[in-house]
Order: sequence, then C-alpha cells, then structure tokens
Amino acid sequence: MNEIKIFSPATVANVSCGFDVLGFCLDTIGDEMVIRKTDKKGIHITRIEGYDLPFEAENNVAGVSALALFEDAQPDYGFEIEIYKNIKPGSGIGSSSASAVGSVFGMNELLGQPYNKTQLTNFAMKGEALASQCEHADNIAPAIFGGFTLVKSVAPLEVLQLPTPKDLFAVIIHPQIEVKTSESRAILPKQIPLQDAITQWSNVGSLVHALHTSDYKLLSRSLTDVVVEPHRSKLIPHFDVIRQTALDNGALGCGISGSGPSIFNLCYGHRNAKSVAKAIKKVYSKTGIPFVVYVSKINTEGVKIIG
Ligand SMILES: Nc1ncnc2c1ncn2[C@@H]1O[C@H](COP(=O)(O)OP(=O)(O)O)[C@@H](O)[C@H]1O
Ligand SMILES: N[C@@H](CCOP(=O)(O)O)C(=O)O
Repeated sequence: MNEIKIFSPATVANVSCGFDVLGFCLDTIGDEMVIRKTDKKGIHITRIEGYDLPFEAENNVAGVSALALFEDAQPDYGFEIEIYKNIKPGSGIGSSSASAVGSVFGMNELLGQPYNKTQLTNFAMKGEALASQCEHADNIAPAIFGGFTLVKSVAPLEVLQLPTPKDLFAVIIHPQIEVKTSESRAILPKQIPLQDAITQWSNVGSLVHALHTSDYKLLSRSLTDVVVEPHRSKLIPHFDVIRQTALDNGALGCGISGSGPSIFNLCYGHRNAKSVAKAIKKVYSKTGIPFVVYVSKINTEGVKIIG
C-alpha cells in the first residue's frame, strides 16, 4: 500500500471537570487527509485546503507529529501529506489534534502498523505541543482510541478507555471566532483553593462512574467545572445564555469544549439533542455572531481509513 485516505475526527477535551485528562470523540465533524509514500525522504506537506496553514512540516502540527514518528521509524523513503481541513483552527474541538493524529495514523498504516495506539498518541502529542505550547493528550487520545478517554498520565503516557453510554449525543455550538489554546491556557491560575480541588475531583470520579454505569442523572450532576470555566467563559460571548438555554431544554450538561470558543452539550437521545440544537440556534442567531451548530453521536471508533 502506497497511499491512504484518513478521516480524523474532531474531539471535545476536558468534558467540564476533567481539565487536560478527559475527552470524547465526535462523529460528524473531522478533517480528511491523504498520506502517501514518496522516494524523497522526510515529511512533505503538499496540499492544504480549507484554511490557511503553514506548509513547512516543522510549523504545522501534522508535520511535527509526522517528523516525530519518522525520526523513530527511520524508513528509507519519505511521506507526502495532504490536509483537507474542515475543523477551523482555534475552534476548541481539536482542530490541531485532528491533524496531528491523522498524519501519524496514516503513516503507521503505510509502515505496516509497527506502533500501537499509545505510541501513536505520544507522537501526536509532539504536534499538539506546537499549537498549545504544552504536551496534553486529552484531544489526541479520544481521536485515536475513540469514545471517552482518560489520560491517567502523560509521562509515562497512560490512556484509559472509558465506556460510552449508548443514548448519549453531543450538541456543539461553534461561534466563528478564534480562541488560541495557548492564550486561553495563559489566563488560568497556577494555584486553586483546596475546596475547588475537592469539588473538581469528586466530579471527575462521579463522571467516570456514571459512564461505567450509564447513569445519565449522575452524569448530569457531574458535568460541572469550578476550576477553569469561571476564567475561560469570559472569552466566549453569551456562554451563560447558551448554557441556560441548553439546560432549560433538557440537556444533561453544558460546558466549554476544550479551550473554547466552542461549547458542548451532552444529551440523552437524538430527539433531545435535536431540540437542544434548535433552541440554541434560535437564541444565538439573535446575537449577530456567526456560528455553526453540530449534532453528533459519540464516535467510538476514532480516526479511520476511508480510502
Ligand atoms: N494542521 C493544523 N491544524 C490546525 N491548526 C494548526 C495546524 N498547524 C498549525 N496550526 C496552528 O495551531 C493553532 C490552532 O491550534 P489550537 O489553538 O490548539 O486550536 P484547536 O483548539 O482548534 O485545536 C493555530 O495557530 C494554527 O495556525
Ligand atoms: N485541555 C486543553 C484542551 C484544548 O483543546 P482545544 O480543542 O481547544 O485544542 C485545554 O483546555 O487547554
């Protein structure tokens, strides 16, 4: 096999209480990438469509993660990468992570799968670090493993796959403004009060339990963030109105997706997800800010071959 086409999914990191550790994978939103073997050694980004991003491998997250894998594998050929970007950079739904994951996943297939998913996560983290100036894997892990994941530690890397309750759907609203992950990390406090830490780790524990037991009511009570959201919500226009609208219309919970500006909602069943999406669209269209709303199943497969 000399060429492969990949679907690399969007992801929601943090899931309210799990800053830098929890994430889940989306179904309907993602980038496409073509990875091809070439006689010319090294990593060559030959095509980018959708958004204006750097072609130099060392300045593009897809290239940086690809270089990390390439240096480890040392094949006697090179790789060309084409990126068909659907996820807007700075969206908060893992745009950079989708690119970082797509290149290493595709290369691994063309090399005959020498690496496992944890090793691929490690390579992809090198690319993600270019965008957010910090190695975190809470978007990368769900994009590679699918479903919900918990990054127990990054050094050494340990990823836990969590169960996905079957009636869970996500609604994402993406206001069309850019919030850079690096900048929204910079505004966070370096220390937090003990009481906030207690609340937060209690919610992470109960959220994980809720996923294991498909307890939607407990899941709903666990989707709270007292550490990060109070700071970052100020960067997202009308965040409180969206959350109130979602909860009034029966969403299980609502929070900032990754570093924002996207906002995620988790809903019980497709019907409720559609009505939450409809209500959010109605309210947000009054603000005059351009936005997109997606309704998505939780993608339990993750990154995949499409051609
Ligand atoms: N292939 C790529 N896809 C997305 N963003 C990239 C890529 N390569 C470099 N970047 C840079 O990474 C930044 C976006 O990453 P980030 O702020 O983490 O957004 P997101 O939350 O959507 O992942 C932008 O500055 C963008 O120029
Ligand atoms: N845990 C990170 C996740 C960033 O996600 P992104 O989709 O905004 O890149 C953070 O919250 O900074």
